[in-house]
Amino acid sequence: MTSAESFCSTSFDYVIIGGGTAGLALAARLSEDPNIVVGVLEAGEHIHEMPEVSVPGMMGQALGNPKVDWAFSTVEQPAVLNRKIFSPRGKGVGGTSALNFLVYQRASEEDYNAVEALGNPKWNWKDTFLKYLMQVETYVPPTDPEIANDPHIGYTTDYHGTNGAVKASFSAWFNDHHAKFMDALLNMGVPINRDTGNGRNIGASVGPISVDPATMTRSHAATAYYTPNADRTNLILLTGAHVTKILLETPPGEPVVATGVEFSKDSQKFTVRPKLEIILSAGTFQTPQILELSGIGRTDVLTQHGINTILDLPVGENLRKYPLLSRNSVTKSNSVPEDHLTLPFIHEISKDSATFDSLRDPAVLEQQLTLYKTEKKGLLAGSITAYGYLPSEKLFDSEDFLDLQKQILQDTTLTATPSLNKQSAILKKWLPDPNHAQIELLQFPFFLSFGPLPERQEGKVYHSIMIIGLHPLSRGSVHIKSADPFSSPEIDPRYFSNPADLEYMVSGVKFVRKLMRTEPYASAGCKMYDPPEKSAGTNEDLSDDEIRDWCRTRVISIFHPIGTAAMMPKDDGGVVDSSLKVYGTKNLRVVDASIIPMEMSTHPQAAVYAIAEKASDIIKAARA
Ligand SMILES: Cc1cc2nc3c(=O)[nH]c(=O)nc-3n(C[C@H](O)[C@H](O)[C@H](O)COP(=O)(O)OP(=O)(O)OC[C@H]3O[C@@H](n4cnc5c(N)ncnc54)[C@H](O)[C@@H]3O)c2cc1C
Repeated sequence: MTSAESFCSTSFDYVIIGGGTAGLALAARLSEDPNIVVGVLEAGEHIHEMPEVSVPGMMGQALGNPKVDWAFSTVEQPAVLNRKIFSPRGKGVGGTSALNFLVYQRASEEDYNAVEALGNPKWNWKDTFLKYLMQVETYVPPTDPEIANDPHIGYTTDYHGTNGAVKASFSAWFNDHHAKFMDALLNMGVPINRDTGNGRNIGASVGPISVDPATMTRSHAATAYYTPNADRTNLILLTGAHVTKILLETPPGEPVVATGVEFSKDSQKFTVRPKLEIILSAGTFQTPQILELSGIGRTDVLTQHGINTILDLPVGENLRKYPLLSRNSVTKSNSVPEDHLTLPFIHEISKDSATFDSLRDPAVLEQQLTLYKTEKKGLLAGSITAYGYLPSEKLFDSEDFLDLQKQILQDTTLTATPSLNKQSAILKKWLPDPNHAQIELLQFPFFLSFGPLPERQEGKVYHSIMIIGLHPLSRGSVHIKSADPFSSPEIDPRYFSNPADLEYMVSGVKFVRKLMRTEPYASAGCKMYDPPEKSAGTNEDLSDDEIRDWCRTRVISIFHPIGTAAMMPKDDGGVVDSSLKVYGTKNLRVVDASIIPMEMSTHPQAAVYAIAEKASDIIKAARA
């Protein structure tokens, strides 16, 4: 830790903006060379002791807490009844890795290969992602015989790392409905996949979590990459430092040079000027904000806020938000912000089932705290355990699927720009693929208590099955809404603006209904709570139109926004090239989730770490 004055007088080689998931991984790797000096500017603070962050069973409880969450919200979303949707983002050392739900999974090989197919040589499963995903992790299989012998869990050493910074292990507590969920999926013809780490993310699986099994606490960017290296004299982190702008110079006929970073700490303005590069790792919402504040973005957006355009690039935006663009702008406006959607399907379950909600009872909490502290076991050492990754064939009957496929194939908005065209070619190939998941189910052993939900009734016990749309076709935008660097960005994901996204969610709801009627779930006495039965006590389902209405009322984000500074060829609307450098600049890169050009079929944190590890090799090679 240091003062702002001393930070600014340090002769840095690199300054990284954002001490989050990617930023700290990159900082740790770059500072391995003692001759290289790395500075990190983080707007939030270093929170050392916060059980809501470190204790697995308390995950989600820090959401909305301004100490660790920017707690953004979207603008009104027209296709979902004009609702504004909560969009949390981690604030502080560790960023969103300190706030997330700990799911530590990998997508399918094809998802990673799609990054290369979109114009990024070598960014594929074999050459990049598998290598760096292994490099990031220390994978620890369960040792507790009861868990280790669970027929649903397995792993292949060939695909997992043993020496990485992030610990990937297994929940120490499995809820009463875990096995029912897995076996009901199996009985519905969804095969068990004992390890999704091998590039096959389909079927029913038990996923690892980002938890250090030695302490049974969250393993995140701060604990994995920063704390172990905090004594390096060449790695300097300044917290409470809100970056307001990157200073750019424009030598005639040459690429733009990033010469400094302006930031505010304790209401005072400072500037730091590194020797080599500036790297933006402020995340999917704030990386585009800082680029735009610095004069990199769409001219019409910047002009609206009185900012001079230095580089006209499609930062944080999407064609369909601006239907009246000139032809010239249309060809540039292909960047692809998008997000995974989710619906919590809540059931009332038997009163004697233990769920995370049991911790609301002070007596249970005290007993579980003792168990956690003394044996690292029990509810507080537990997490989400069970997943189902479903392809279209499990979600639709063949006639309905053909209709939907036809609708998607004929949708000209999906081919309106070069990047959308390339993306939709890939997405259309995956639609009928029995080995490619379109919907993820995730069993949450508690009443998922954010979003517009009905009252949780005291004395009743619930579990939630999250239905997640993995390959949304809707595209949105993130822009500054003011030239004030302290105002929140305008987030407009345009959820359900493509009607096919709604149809996939409806298919997910209907699938979960069938799942609950399949053994062994069927005999567990679970009652539909939300969505409700058609009329109380009938066990009769809502009609498709009623489910559509319910989806519009309930849909929220599962918080995986990407693509606001997409890595793609410039002519396709990319913001960074495949070395993560911002087009037209000499020494400005982006390293975070915003560069991922298309949503992958899983939760993104492992991929974000892998991107940061690869970025450090790219940056080291550029110096050599
Ligand atoms: C509630 C929630 C649950 C999630 N659950 C999972 C999960 O279970 N599994 C999974 O794989 N993924 C999950 N994710 C997503 C995943 O955690 C993120 O995609 C990933 O951590 C993003 O990393 P990043 O490096 O892009 O950004 P971040 O980790 O958010 O880092 C950005 C950093 O930049 C800082 N910053 C921003 N603006 C400024 C500024 N102006 N000046 C200085 N610093 C700034 C921020 O404070 C932050 O520390 C979840 C996300 C959320 C919000």
